[in-house]
Amino acid sequence: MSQSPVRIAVLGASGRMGRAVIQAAAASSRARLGAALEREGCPEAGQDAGQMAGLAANGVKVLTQPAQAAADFDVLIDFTRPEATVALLPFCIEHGKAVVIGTTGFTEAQQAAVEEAARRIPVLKAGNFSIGVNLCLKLLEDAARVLAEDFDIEVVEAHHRHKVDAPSGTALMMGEAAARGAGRDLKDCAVYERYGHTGARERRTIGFSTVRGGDVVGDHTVMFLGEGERVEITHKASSRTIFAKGAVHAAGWLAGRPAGLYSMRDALGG
Ligand SMILES: NC(=O)C1=CN([C@@H]2O[C@H](COP(=O)(O)OP(=O)(O)OC[C@H]3O[C@@H](n4cnc5c(N)ncnc54)[C@H](O)[C@@H]3O)[C@@H](O)[C@H]2O)C=CC1
Ligand SMILES: O=C(O)C1=N[C@H](C(=O)O)C[C@H](O)C1
Repeated sequence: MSQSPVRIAVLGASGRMGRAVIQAAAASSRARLGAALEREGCPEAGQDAGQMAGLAANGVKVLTQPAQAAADFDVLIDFTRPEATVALLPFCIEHGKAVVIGTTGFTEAQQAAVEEAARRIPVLKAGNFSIGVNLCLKLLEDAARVLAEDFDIEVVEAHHRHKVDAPSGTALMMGEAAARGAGRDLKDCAVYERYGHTGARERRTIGFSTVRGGDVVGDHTVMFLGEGERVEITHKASSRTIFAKGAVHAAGWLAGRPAGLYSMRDALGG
């Protein structure tokens, strides 16, 4: 909507995704880094954000007090932890900031706080900003519509050893897409754990399996398992740049929109 580059702040600036967002903003003509925010006690506080992200100095200091940056950005991009996201929403409401949320692992209460904030400010929340994953979500809904009656649905994901939430936000979105296509509600049919004498698989469930280790950026496969055949839809990320570029695109799209809760599908044009 806005023609001049959108001014972004990144919350979680020194994290894996925060640094990738700083790099993506530097490479984009449609965005510019206005602020870099971190938690109190962060060792990178006070550093130049460009240098911290392995680029030339950009004059933006890593700050731990959002109020110090209130005049420097229009859209906040958040890659932190759900409690940090929720804690910053009142500030964003007070100062009329739009928010792009990439953080995953929200409880129902934390998700409700996001939805409440979206009544006052524009919020775009996505468990994955890559074009490939968002295409997979469409394919999954279609595949489930055709296959779900006769095929069992299982979601398998793998991530690096540092990831703290499971299943991944992407796996949950994929499960929701498959459930939608199958005409089910994921809340009623998800199976997140199996151990011991589980009994035979219940037909209409959607199962989730999690692998954690090494430096895996993010692999997701949804299996449709039938009698005599199996369909798999897989996405493998090999670089965080895809997420960061998507988040920066989402920020440009969100700037100037009315209050509401938006998805990456909205920002990608359906
Ligand atoms: N939606 C998407 O496309 C993607 C989402 N993610 C999600 O993004 C989140 C972050 O992932 P990573 O960057 O790998 O984690 P990370 O652990 O490398 O970085 C998190 C950063 O948040 C900071 N932080 C924590 N509490 C804070 C607070 N109260 N205020 C400000 N900063 C705070 C930490 O100091 C750290 O620098 C995770 O939830 C992950 O699942 C990750 C990749 C892509
Ligand atoms: O923590 C990560 O790294 C990732 N998190 C997101 C998720 O939970 O789905 C997206 C991506 O898979 C990487």
